[in-house]
Amino acid sequence: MNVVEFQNVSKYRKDFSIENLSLTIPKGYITGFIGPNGSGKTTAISMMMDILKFDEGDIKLFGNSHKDPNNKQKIGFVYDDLYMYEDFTIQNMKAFIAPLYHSWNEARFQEYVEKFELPMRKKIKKFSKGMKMKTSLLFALSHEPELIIMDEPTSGLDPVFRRELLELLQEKMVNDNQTIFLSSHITTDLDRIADYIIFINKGILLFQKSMAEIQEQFHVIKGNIEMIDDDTKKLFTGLQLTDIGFRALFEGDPALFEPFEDSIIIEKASLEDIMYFMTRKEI
Ligand SMILES: Nc1ncnc2c1ncn2[C@@H]1O[C@H](COP(=O)(O)OP(=O)(O)OP(=O)(O)O)[C@@H](O)[C@H]1O
Repeated sequence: MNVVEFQNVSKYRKDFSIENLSLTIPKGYITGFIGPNGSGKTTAISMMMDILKFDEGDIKLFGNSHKDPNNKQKIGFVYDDLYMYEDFTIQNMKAFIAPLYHSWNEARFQEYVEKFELPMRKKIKKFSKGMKMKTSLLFALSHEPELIIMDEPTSGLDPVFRRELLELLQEKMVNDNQTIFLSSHITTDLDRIADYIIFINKGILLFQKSMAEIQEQFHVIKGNIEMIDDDTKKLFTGLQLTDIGFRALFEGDPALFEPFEDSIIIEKASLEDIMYFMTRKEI
């Protein structure tokens, strides 16, 4: 079952468009959303959250219109920009936010305040970026949402809390069948926890695949530069030449390269490799 479905969604702006975007977020999994700066991730999330209008297509949340007012109850949205609440403390924010949610879980709220070591009575404007992210996460988790949407959640966090957060998310997925959608530039985080990846570039979907498919289908091939000619170039999705050799992304069955196995190295591609080769300019 899908919690979110985009069907041919287009949004036209003067100098940037999302075109014919179709994607799904499956229930009970962690889906990572990747793409270079300015590729349209935040725009897509804003359309999903009904903060931004689109021109064509359709978005469904929980099988209903994305405009259904009940959706807000079921979504925990995590972002580091708590500018609306700068003069508030966590205590004030709770008084304001908790009554908005039918499923507010006070015990869980207290548990996360302690776990994240957040001060209840300090003004949000005096928080560090990481503390703001933790605060956003605290409120999102405390109303027990069906879907957690996170825009760049790990970017401002120190490595220790980043890893703890990833573990927490994975735990919630495994134990509570939680659906999590997160955009991130830290692709190693997604290599570690994502079940599915949605990859966009310049407002267009490049692919939506499971991590198992990605690991099976994408490889980095390294070898001597003499192997590269007009015919071999066509085999690769992306190619990087240096003075002594080449690195290339290959999509398909790597058995094709078995005859050359003495002169090349074949490695599984990381998400960073895939992003690098699929979005860099042609050489
Ligand atoms: N309010 C706006 N009005 C006009 N253009 C905008 C607006 N917000 C964003 N854009 C443009 O839309 C494009 C996509 O931006 P978006 O923030 O969705 O990308 P992103 O993939 O989230 O990028 P990043 O990884 O850098 O956060 C960019 O070219 C940006 O300049």
